[in-house]
Amino acid sequence: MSDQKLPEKAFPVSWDQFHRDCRALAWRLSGLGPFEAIVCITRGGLVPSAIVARELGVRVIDTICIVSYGEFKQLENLTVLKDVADSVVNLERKKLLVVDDLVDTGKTAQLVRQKLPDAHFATVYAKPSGRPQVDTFVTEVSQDTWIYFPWDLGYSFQPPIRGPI
Ligand SMILES: O=P(O)(O)OC[C@H]1O[C@H](OP(=O)(O)OP(=O)(O)O)[C@H](O)[C@@H]1O
Ligand SMILES: Nc1nc2[nH]cnc2c(=O)[nH]1
Ligand SMILES: [Mg+2]
Repeated sequence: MSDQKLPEKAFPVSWDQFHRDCRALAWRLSGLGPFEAIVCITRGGLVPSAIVARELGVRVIDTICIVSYGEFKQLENLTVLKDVADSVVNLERKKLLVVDDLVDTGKTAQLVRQKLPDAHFATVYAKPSGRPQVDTFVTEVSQDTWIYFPWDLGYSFQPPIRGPI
């Protein structure tokens, strides 16, 4: 998404669908490992990392804590609140897996790639601008779409498509 435009379309994802999509990601990654450790990009990467780690039997999980968005808009500068541990950076040659929920512009992924150039980068969803930054993903979503994750959603009344009841 660009800084100026608000997303036009919505792609809401349920817990069931997200679990299925994360499992699909794990299936795709299962032939590419074994991976020694996962680096999870918080916070969006936390749930997919947990599911992928369970499926692939990875026990070493570190985080890189990055803030890049506020209220649907990318912030001027990405802020790294916590970096990858040196012990994990030193595993780099032994196949590191970086996991996030999505790539949008690709700026977050680019920053992590600079730190871990040899790691395999995986996301559940990818928008076209960020896609070149990702090695493995499950579903492509158009650039003008905002993805709503299950932890962002709740049940509410939906008016009928053709107008008021
Ligand atoms: O490809 P980009 O345009 O850089 O955007 C992708 C990043 O944006 C979101 O994180 P966000 O900073 O919103 O924080 P969160 O993970 O804590 O929700 C998402 O989880 C990715 O990490
Ligand atoms: N939840 C959510 N966060 C994002 N960060 C960048 N793009 C998106 C998106 O489409 N959905
Ligand atoms: Mg994130």
